[in-house]
Amino acid sequence: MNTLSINQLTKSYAGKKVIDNLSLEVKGTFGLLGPNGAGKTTLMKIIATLIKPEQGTLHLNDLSWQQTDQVREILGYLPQHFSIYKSLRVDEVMNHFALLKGIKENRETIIQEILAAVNLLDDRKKKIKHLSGGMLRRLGIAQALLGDPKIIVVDEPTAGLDIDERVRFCRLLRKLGEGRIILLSTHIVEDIETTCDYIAIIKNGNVLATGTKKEIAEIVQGHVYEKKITMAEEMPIEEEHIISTKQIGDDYLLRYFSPEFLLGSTEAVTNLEDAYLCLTRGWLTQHVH
Ligand SMILES: Nc1ncnc2c1ncn2[C@@H]1O[C@H](COP(=O)(O)OP(=O)(O)OP(=O)(O)O)[C@@H](O)[C@H]1O
Repeated sequence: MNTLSINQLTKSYAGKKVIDNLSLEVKGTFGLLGPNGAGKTTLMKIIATLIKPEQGTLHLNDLSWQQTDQVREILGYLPQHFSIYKSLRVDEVMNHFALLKGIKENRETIIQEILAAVNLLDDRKKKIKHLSGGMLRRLGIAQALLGDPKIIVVDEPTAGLDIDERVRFCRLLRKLGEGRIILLSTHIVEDIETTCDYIAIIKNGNVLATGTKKEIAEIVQGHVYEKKITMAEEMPIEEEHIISTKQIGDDYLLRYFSPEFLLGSTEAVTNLEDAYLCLTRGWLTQHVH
């Protein structure tokens, strides 16, 4: 399996470390999960060779990120804000990006195949201004697929999409992840859960945890509990430690973080969202390597 090895990466803006000595092994369909300002976009821009780190190395097998031109040949990138001329048609946009990528032979066939893969073939004559948010995102992925890249980097691809489009887009990414690395960033836990096999939770430019969904969920096992309380009852725990509150008839089911068992509670089987909240809010500090 191809692995992108990131070692001791550091990047600062105005003297503040936005990426702080970060090391990570990226493989398969990989999700970067982190709150706003965690450094996800900066890390993705470094991987996409758009900005240079002050320190650290990146490698895919023998290929070092210092060989920028070679890296760009095997990389597709969908930036957070993908925008293009609104009056161009889908096929014209693809043709434009294909020329930029230096694709000369079989250009039309390649474009048709990619548009079919992202389910935009029937819409190829449509103008950009007539595409829905989901279609525009699929076109963004289509241009990233040109040149059959080994790595595709997608920054917050589901932001602003409705639920149906989000689900469809996540399914597409999963399909495209067969045989290549797909790195996607989001702060929507559910998108990562449905799309990715491997995950890293990042905050303040650091990796708080990395592993499979199951491995990450297990980090907080034994620290998450559920307790039913009536509406009249006072909160038995500090409100800031509540993960969720569900109303069941006249009662509430609290799901909460606690370092220890609270009388009348049940230990919950933990999930990725529990781990994300416990780690990013600093309730629990643990690294998985
Ligand atoms: N060009 C820049 N100049 C100065 N500061 C920057 C620049 N780019 C990013 N930052 C800062 O670096 C930090 C990390 O930003 P980054 O966009 O990488 O985070 P993020 O995890 O992608 O967040 P979001 O989900 O909000 O996009 C933030 O504090 C941001 O303000």
